[in-house]
Amino acid sequence: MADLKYLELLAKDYPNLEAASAEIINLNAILALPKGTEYFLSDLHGEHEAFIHMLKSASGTIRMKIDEHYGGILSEQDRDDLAALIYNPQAELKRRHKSEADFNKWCTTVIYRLITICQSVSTKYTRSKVRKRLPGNLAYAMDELLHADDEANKNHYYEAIISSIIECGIADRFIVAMAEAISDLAVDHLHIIGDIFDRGAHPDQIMDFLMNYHDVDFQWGNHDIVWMGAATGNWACITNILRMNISYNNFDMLEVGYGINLRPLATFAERVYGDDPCEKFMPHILDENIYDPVSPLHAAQMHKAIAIMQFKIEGQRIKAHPEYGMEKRLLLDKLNLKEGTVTVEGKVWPLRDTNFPTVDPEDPYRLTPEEEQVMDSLEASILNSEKLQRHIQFLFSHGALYKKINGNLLYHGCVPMDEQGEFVDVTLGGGTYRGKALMDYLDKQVRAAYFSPDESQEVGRSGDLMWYLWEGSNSPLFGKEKMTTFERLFIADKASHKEPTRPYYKLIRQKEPVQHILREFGLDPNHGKILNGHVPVKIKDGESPIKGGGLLYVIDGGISKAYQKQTGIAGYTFIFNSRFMALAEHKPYTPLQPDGTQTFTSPTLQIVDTLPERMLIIDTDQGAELVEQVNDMKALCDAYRRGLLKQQY
Ligand SMILES: O=P(O)(O)OC[C@H]1O[C@](O)(COP(=O)(O)O)[C@@H](O)[C@@H]1O
Ligand SMILES: [Mn+2]
Repeated sequence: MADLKYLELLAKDYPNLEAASAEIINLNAILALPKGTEYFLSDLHGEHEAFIHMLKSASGTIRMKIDEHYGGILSEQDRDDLAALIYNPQAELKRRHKSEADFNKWCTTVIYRLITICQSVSTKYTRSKVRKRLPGNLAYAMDELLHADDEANKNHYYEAIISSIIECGIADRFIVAMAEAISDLAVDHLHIIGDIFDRGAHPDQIMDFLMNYHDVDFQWGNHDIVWMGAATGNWACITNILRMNISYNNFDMLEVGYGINLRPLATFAERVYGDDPCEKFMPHILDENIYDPVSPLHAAQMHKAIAIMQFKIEGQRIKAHPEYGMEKRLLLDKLNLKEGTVTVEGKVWPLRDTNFPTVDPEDPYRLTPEEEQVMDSLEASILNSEKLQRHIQFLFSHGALYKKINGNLLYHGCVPMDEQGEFVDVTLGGGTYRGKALMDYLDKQVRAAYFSPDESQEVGRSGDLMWYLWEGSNSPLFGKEKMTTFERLFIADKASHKEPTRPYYKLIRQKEPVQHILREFGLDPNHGKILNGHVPVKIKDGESPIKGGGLLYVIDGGISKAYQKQTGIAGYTFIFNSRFMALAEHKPYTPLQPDGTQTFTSPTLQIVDTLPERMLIIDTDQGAELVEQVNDMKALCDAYRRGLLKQQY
C-alpha cells in the first residue's frame, strides 16, 4: 500500500471517497480510449513553412478525413478548398473575402463542414480533452456545436449558434479557431527527431511555433547540439553556426530573429577580405532576406572571415582534447602557401585559394587581436539573446539525446558500432562508455555544460563536448569519420570532400544489428522499431527509408530545400496511430501564390505495420502511468474506508 504521507498529499486534491472514486472512473475511461496519433518528423532544417504545413495537414490525414466524409458529396475542388482552409485559414479567408458575393453564406456552409471534420478528428478523445484544446471564449460555442445530438432539434440549434456567430462579426475568428483546433486534434504527440536548425531560413519561427504546441519532444540532432553549444558561449560552436547560416544567407534569422549583432564581423570582413573575390564563399540563396539584405559579395567575405576563425578555434580545441582523437583535422599547420598546397592525412592537394591574411605560419591557430574582439562581441550577442536562450532552454526541457516511447526507440544519428556490430567503447571525461550507457552519459554531460558549467574554466569551455558531438567521429549525432568543411572550401578535387559514414549505416541494412540495438535499450524487437533521422534518403536513386528488415526507419526524406535535388522528394513523416504504423512520403511544398491560391499535393501513405487489434491508451507508456494513478487512488479510497484518513466535504 502507498505510503500514508503520500496519500495525505493526494487527499488534498481528492478529499473524500466520492472525489477519489470519480477520479478512478475518469482514469479508467481514458484507459479504454484508443491510443492517440503520434507523429515523427526529422531534419526540418529551418524550413518553417513546409514544416508548419505538414503539421497543419497532419501529413495528409486531414485530407483523408475530408474524403471520408465528403467523398461522394462534394466536388474534388470543394474538398481541396476545405483542406486549404484548414491548412492556412487566414490566407483562404482573405481570398474568400474578395471572391465570395455572399460571404456570410459561405461562412455558414464552411462552419458546418468544419464541425463535421472536427467531430471526426476528436472521436478518440474524452470530451474534456477536446474542450481543453478549444480556444478561450469560443470554446463554449464550439463544444455545443460538436456535441449537439438531439436529432429533432439539431438543425435549428446549429442555425441559431452559427447565425449569432455571424451577426456578432466574429465568423473569421471562429473559422480560424476551428481550423486550428482540427489540425491540433489530428496530432496527439509530436516527436522531432533532430535538426531543426541550419540551411533553411527560419528555425526561429519553427521554435516559436513548437513552444506553443500542445505536445512535443525532441531528440537532439547534430545541428541542434551545435546551437546548444553556441548558447553556452562556446566559440567553436559559435563559429560553426554562424558560418553555416551566413553561407545560406540567413541574415534575417540571425540579426532580426535572434538579435545577433554581426556588425563587428561585417566590418572586420570588409577590411581584411575586401580585395578577395571570395568566390567559393558565395552564399546559397534559397530565400531572400526581407529585413536585412546583404550583398552576396559581402556575405562571402563574412563567410570567409568566420570560416578561418572556425578553423583556428577548432585547432585549439583539438589540441586541448587529445581524447577527441581529431589531430588529423589540424590542417592550418599543413598549408604550404608558397607551393599553394595543403597536406591532408599525408596526401598533398592543390589549394584553390591561397589568401590567408590572418594566419601566422609560425602560430597558425592563434586568433589576431581583432579576431578575438569579433569573437568576444559575437559571444556576448549570443549569451544575451533572450530569444535564443529561451529556445535552447525549451530544447533542454523537452528534449534528450534519445527517447524510448511506446516500445520504440528514437534518436537522430546512430549508436556508435564497429564493423562487427559491437558497440564502440568511447573514452571521454575520464570514463569509458558504450551503447546505452554512452548515450546516457552524454545526455547528462550536455545538460551540465549548459546548466552548471565548470566555473573554474573560461566561459563556454564546458560546451567543447557539444562541439565534439557536432563533428567528432564517435559522436552518436554525427556518425561520420570527419567533417571536411576545410576541404570543401579550399580544395577543388571532390575526392577530398568525402565524409565516410561509420559502420552503423551499413549495419542497419541488416536485421540483426538493429535487434541488438533495441535489446541494448531494453526494448523488444518483436514489437519495437527504431526511428532515425540525419541521412537524406535518396529516393530517386532507389533508396528506401525502411531498413533492418522493417525494424528501422530513416525519416530524413529531405524537407530541406537545399537537399531536394539529391533526394527527389520533400520529406517523410512516420505515423503511429491506434491501428497502424505508416510512412507518409511528401512532395515538395509549393508556397502561397500572390493571388492567394496554393496547390497542395497529398502525401503517399504506406502502411508498414498493422496492429493485430486496436491499441488502447492502456497499452501505452502513458497508460502504464495512468494505471499507477488508479492504483494510488484505490489505496486512497481504501484508507478512507478504513478510517485511516479523515474525509472532508
Ligand atoms: O551541404 P552543406 O549545407 O554545405 O553541409 C554539409 C555538411 O553538413 C553535414 O552533412 C552535416 O549535416 P547533416 O546532419 O544535415 O547531414 C556535414 O557532414 C557536411 O559537412
Ligand atoms: Mn543531422
